[in-house]
Amino acid sequence: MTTLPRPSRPSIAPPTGPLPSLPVAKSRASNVSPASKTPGASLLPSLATANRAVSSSALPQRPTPKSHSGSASSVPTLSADNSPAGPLPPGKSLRKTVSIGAFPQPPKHNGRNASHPPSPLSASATADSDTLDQRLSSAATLSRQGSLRRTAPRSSLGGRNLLKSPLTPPSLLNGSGDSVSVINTSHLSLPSPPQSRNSSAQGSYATSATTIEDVAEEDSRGRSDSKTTADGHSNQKDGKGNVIVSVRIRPDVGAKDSKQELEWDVNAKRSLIAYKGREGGDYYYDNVFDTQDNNRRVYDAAAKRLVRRVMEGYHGTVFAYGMTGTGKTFSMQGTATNPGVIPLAITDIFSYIRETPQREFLLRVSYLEIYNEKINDLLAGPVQTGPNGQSGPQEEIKLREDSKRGVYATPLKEEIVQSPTQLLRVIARGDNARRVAGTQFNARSSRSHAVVQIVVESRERVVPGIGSLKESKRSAIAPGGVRVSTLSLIDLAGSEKAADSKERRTEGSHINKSLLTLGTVIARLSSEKDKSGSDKDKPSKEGKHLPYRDSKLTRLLQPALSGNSLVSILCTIQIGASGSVAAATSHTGETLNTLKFAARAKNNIVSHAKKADESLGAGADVGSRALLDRYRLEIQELRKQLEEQNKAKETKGKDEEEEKEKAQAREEDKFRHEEQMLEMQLARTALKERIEHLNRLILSSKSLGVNTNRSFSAMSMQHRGSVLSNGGDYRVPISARSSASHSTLEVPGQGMMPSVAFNTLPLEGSEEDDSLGDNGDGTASQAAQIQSLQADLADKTRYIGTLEKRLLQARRSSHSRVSMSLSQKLAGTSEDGGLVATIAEKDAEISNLRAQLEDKERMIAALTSAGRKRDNAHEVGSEGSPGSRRTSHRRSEGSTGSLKVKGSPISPVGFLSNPKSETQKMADVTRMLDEMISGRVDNANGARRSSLRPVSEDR
Ligand SMILES: Nc1ncnc2c1ncn2[C@@H]1O[C@H](COP(=O)(O)OP(=O)(O)OP(=O)(O)O)[C@@H](O)[C@H]1O
Repeated sequence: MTTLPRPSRPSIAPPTGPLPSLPVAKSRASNVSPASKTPGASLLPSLATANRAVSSSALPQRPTPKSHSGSASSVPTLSADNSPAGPLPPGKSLRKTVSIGAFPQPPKHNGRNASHPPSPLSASATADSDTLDQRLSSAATLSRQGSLRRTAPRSSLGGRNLLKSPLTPPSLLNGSGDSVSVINTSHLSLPSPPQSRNSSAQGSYATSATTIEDVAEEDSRGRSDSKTTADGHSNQKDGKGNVIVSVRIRPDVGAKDSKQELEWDVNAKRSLIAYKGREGGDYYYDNVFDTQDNNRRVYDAAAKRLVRRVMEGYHGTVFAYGMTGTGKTFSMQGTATNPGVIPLAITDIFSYIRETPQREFLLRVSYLEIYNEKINDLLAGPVQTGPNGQSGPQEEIKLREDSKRGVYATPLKEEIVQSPTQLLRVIARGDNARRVAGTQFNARSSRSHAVVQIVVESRERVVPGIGSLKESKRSAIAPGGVRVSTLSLIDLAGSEKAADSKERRTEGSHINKSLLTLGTVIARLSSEKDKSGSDKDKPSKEGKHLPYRDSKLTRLLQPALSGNSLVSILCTIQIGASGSVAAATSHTGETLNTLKFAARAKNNIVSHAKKADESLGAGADVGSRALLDRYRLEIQELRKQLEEQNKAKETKGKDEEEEKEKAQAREEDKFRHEEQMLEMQLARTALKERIEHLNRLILSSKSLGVNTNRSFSAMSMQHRGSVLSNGGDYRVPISARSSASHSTLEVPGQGMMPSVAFNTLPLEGSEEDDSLGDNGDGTASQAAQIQSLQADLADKTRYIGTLEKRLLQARRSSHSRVSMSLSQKLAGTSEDGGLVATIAEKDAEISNLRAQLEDKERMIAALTSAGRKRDNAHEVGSEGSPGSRRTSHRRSEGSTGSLKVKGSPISPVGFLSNPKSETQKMADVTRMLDEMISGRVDNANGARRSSLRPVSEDR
């Protein structure tokens, strides 16, 4: 067994386009005009080429007649009275066929698939527009009132009555069922030609989908032979409506006016095919489509309702059966301009989903072929086995049987699809993988049986967002469960008599064998009925007496043939055959076989199809059946995870926000802390300086000898030197250490202090200064010493005041910013506790110093007072002494000379030298000191102090 080459089939438009083309029927040589065909251009023998039928598009067309229906006047029409079937019989009206594409595109449905890219199929799918609805509503109303009856059929199969079977179930495919949505889509059938209203021998198959044109056509044709009741529904007393058998006749230009053509009589309106030759007879079916019927017409009449039923929960099987080259693939796949049953079914499936918002759906699709009795997965693609990526054989696909699911192939790739475009692409992919080859009768003959299976899962929609997640999760499973139904669309390989090559013969033998088995099974279905008496309408469940297992095809079709599925069989034939008489005879024989097969199928197959249960695990393939549930649960789980993630994100965001705020607060705290530290540092510095200064002051006070009895001269000299060294810069003349402190804590305006101090100083001693002046030995006069001391005092007082102010400021600032707790904390810590203690200590020291300063001031006052008294005494003495000037001079000299005295050159005794005796002088000084010590300060002292205070206070 060799693998067939896979010629490139006319492929479907690339998936990237917004308008994917419909699956294109196999491109055949016959699609071009016969004139263009040359034997060399094809692998086919010339005879085959000559025998090829041309497509409908290649058929000569006669001028378009005027439409009968006013409502359809704007619709393009195509006449067909040049049908190969010959001239129109009396009463047969002109048939109009309407291209769906000729209608204005209605607005898109607002349903779930509104976002899907437009599809060529959407013309029909979206034909439910208002415009179309309005245009058709009146006609639809009329159609429901119309009476479409047909004459009682005649049996042509050996007297077997094909019509009645009282025990057969009521039809689900002829409008007697509980369909709710088909009526709603009646407008979709606008293009249906008159023959679309059809009736079979077993009962009419008049749907609302066909009624619009039915009325018009009925009027024009004057048909009244339908068994359809006045309410528009067919009489169901024969109960065969679950199985629809239709016959489609392929146009064949070459056979026009041939003898074979004349032997046949096709009456589409009566769904009758009559053969007048040998073994002749009349064959009635549910539908007979003549050569002018397009695929839309075929779909509407033969498959539309079944597809809708599948969406409601029934299993449905549509298959095309017929001799090779008669139009099975053409009918199932169609072309871009004439889409077949498969694309139209896909459109309808999604239309139904749009129209059923109360349910949610999940669609899975698989595509297999049975080639030489082997099952291939057409969606699996080549299997890579070798290290270099060589493709190897697929895993063997076997048929398994399950009590509830029936017979199924496994393992088989299933693809979940969400849009018509996606579904069409998947099927197109399978088409491309299917085996085709040129045969005597078909340049691109299907060499395998191809089975598209669309599994429809549906369940009641759960409204999300109501109740808690847990509740909704529970409710997603609880009510009703998932309903699973399957639509099988099967394009069988064509039966053939002979083949040129061994390969074709091998294929042909397998094809023929499986088709033969199919015929046998169907024939035995009838035998079963006959044998089982009262149970005769019940097909064998075990398959014991039926050779289902003789071929994979029959095994796969077993559930449908045994009654679990709604069935629609489309048999294709070609009447007449140009060529040799033998070929024509052979052809006629094949056609008759097909017609007999169709008649048996219609008569024998009984469907007890029931709506699938809405329950979880209703089938063995629990995993698959629960797919919708599993997805819903997964979605809920993902939603939950998303919510949790969102919550976590929110929490994290909050945390981050808080952290940010905290960081900001920390930053502020840090800044505040730094500020506080700075202030503390400032306070500390001020404190240190104050301490240092106080230390200096203490030292200075000590140097005054008030407390320590040290001589004034040292202090005097120090200050004098300082003043002099400043050279007119009246900054506080203190030690380098103090100066350093001053550089830090310079007091504004202090430069004026000395001058103020000097200005405020009493000038009484100026003359004395002159007289006493510097002695040339560095010893200052008493007045100069007093002045120096006053300046020093003022300077220090000012400095202390400044320090105090600064300290106070620093304290206030510190107190205002640092909380009590911080203060406590500071007090609690050893370091800061020490600081506070130091401050307290220094405060005490300041008080001490104040007291000392006061003492100092008192001392100065005492000295001043003593000086005055001395001056007075001197003045009294000099008035009676003519050598006072001289004395003064001498005194000066003496003073100078006193510096040479060892022991105490800076003793106040030196300052108080006067013409008195040394003993008297000493007595005066002693008295003055006593007064000073005892605190007996005279009034002048108070005046002096008052003269000093403003200076110091002003600073
Ligand atoms: N009703 C029709 N109108 C116009 N052309 C048709 C019709 N039916 C079939 N054809 C043309 O006839 C040729 C053969 O049709 P198709 O391939 O569908 O036959 P088939 O039954 O599938 O054959 P096989 O069994 O060998 O695969 C195609 O070129 C197709 O376009």
